[in-house]
Amino acid sequence: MYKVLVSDPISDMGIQMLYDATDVEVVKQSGLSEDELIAIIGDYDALLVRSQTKVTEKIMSAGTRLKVIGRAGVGVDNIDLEAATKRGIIVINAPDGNTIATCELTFAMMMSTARMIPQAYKKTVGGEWDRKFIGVELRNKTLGILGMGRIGSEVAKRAKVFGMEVIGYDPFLTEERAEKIGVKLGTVNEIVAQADFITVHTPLTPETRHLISKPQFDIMKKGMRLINCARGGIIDEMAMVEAIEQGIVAGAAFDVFEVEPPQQDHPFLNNPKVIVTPHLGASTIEAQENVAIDVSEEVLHILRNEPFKNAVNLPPVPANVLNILQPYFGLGEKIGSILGQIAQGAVYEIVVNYAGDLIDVDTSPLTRYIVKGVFEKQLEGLNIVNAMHLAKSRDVNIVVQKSNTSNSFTNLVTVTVKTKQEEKTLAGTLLAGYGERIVRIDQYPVDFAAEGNLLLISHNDKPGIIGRVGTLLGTNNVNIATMQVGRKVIGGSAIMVLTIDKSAPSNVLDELSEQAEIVNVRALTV
Ligand SMILES: NC(=O)C1=CN([C@@H]2O[C@H](COP(=O)(O)OP(=O)(O)OC[C@H]3O[C@@H](n4cnc5c(N)ncnc54)[C@H](O)[C@@H]3O)[C@@H](O)[C@H]2O)C=CC1
Ligand SMILES: O=C(O)C(=O)COP(=O)(O)O
Repeated sequence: MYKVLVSDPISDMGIQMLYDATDVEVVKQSGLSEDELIAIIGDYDALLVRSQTKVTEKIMSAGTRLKVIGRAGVGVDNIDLEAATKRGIIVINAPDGNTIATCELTFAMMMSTARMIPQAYKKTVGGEWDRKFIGVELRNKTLGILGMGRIGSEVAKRAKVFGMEVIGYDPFLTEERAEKIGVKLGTVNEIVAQADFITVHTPLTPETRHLISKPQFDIMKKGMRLINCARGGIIDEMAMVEAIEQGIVAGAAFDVFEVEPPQQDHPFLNNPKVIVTPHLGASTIEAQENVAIDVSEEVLHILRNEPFKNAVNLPPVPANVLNILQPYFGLGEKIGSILGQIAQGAVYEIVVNYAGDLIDVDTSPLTRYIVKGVFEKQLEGLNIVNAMHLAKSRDVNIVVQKSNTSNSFTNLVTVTVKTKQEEKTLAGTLLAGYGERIVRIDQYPVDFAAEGNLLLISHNDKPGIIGRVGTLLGTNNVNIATMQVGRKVIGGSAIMVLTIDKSAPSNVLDELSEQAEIVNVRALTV
């Protein structure tokens, strides 16, 4: 039974599939302190959070069963990603579910600051009939958008409909895409100097921290308005207070703060030019359901060892590349696993060679599966998130090559594992109609599906050996399911690959090894 802890308020409707899963137990407990979480996290396989829970390294160290942290939302700045990666904890988020909610809040904030709706409301409900709130129109104004990802692009679309001129900056925004969504490209400073409204939609990173600070306020148009529904800290709060005092900023709307919740004496809270909300960007019924559904689906896949989409602490794989690579993940892992079990000594280098169909795509996701396979029987807690990290931290050199020759296979994955004692090589392919096949062990051509208990027997190609092996296993009640012999030349060295129904006891392996003409016997499970 997998145990899932939900430590922030997450839509019940959205996580219904977790409640429904017969192999999952869900516990909801919001508002826990770090120490309280540390005390209980050791019982859980998955942790679901929004932005309140700060998932620190200490919490992860105590979470000895933790496989996955699911963020029901976009920003993962409340999760120590490096610590998660080191421990092989997969971090996933739900990047698409709250785009519209946050975009619409941004628009509401832009209109509210243009028309001073919260200020007028406050006076009206306080008994005053003050009609001096003279606002500005959005039409014919210039909107500057910093960060043109999902939310920024949606804001741009709506701004166009309102008759605004939109200029945007995003290091990944191409001219073609900008043109398609009707946005002019500009640098941060060009945008800052021209815009009547500026809205930020980047993550908070070392590069975006104080993206708008004193030097930018100094070149702004007087009377401009500023919106932050992304992350506190992208706009320098103290520099903005000064810019308001200088009449540069006529109004600002903030949903997020450098420290949340802000202290009662935070200068924004009593400033009539600044309107604030308590981090409500994603707070719509629809968005909360969407993100909770997305994250629950992924958490279930991960707990059940099924393929999942992109994890935050793994490089993203474009869908077209994933379509090509995914069928090879199992094969790659098996090749790695066999090599990891048969190679004697500490592995210092893994050489992966891709040939055929695989040479045109970025194969690094597949390499991760191979590396994971090599070490999976040796390193506890290893998974595809930390496989490369653990290999590199043990000074294992990983060499990836691509070649045009695939020995007439449509695709071929060849892996060599090197230790101080020996080098072992395995090649595998996906054969239409047959699936995963191992087609070479060292220099010997073979053809078998790597599954279950295997025996690899190196021997000299002499009459009678196969019979002796069969008899020895039979008398010890070890049933042979399949058998393959690979050799280069008649009478030379050869390899026998047997699939057996149960693992062979060690005395049987010893007896096999002692047979004349048998060089060595290696037993493994895949
Ligand atoms: N207020 C709230 O409740 C919510 C806030 N957010 C926040 O909104 C932000 C944007 O979310 P999405 O649009 O979904 O993310 P996204 O990943 O689709 O877009 C972010 C964009 O920022 C760009 N970017 C990164 N560094 C930049 C830089 N130095 N200058 C300009 N652009 C840069 C990226 O290239 C990317 O296109 C995130 O920080 C997210 O956490 C998201 C949802 C709700
Ligand atoms: O998705 C995001 O990045 C958000 O900031 C939303 O945060 P929340 O889930 O509402 O605490």
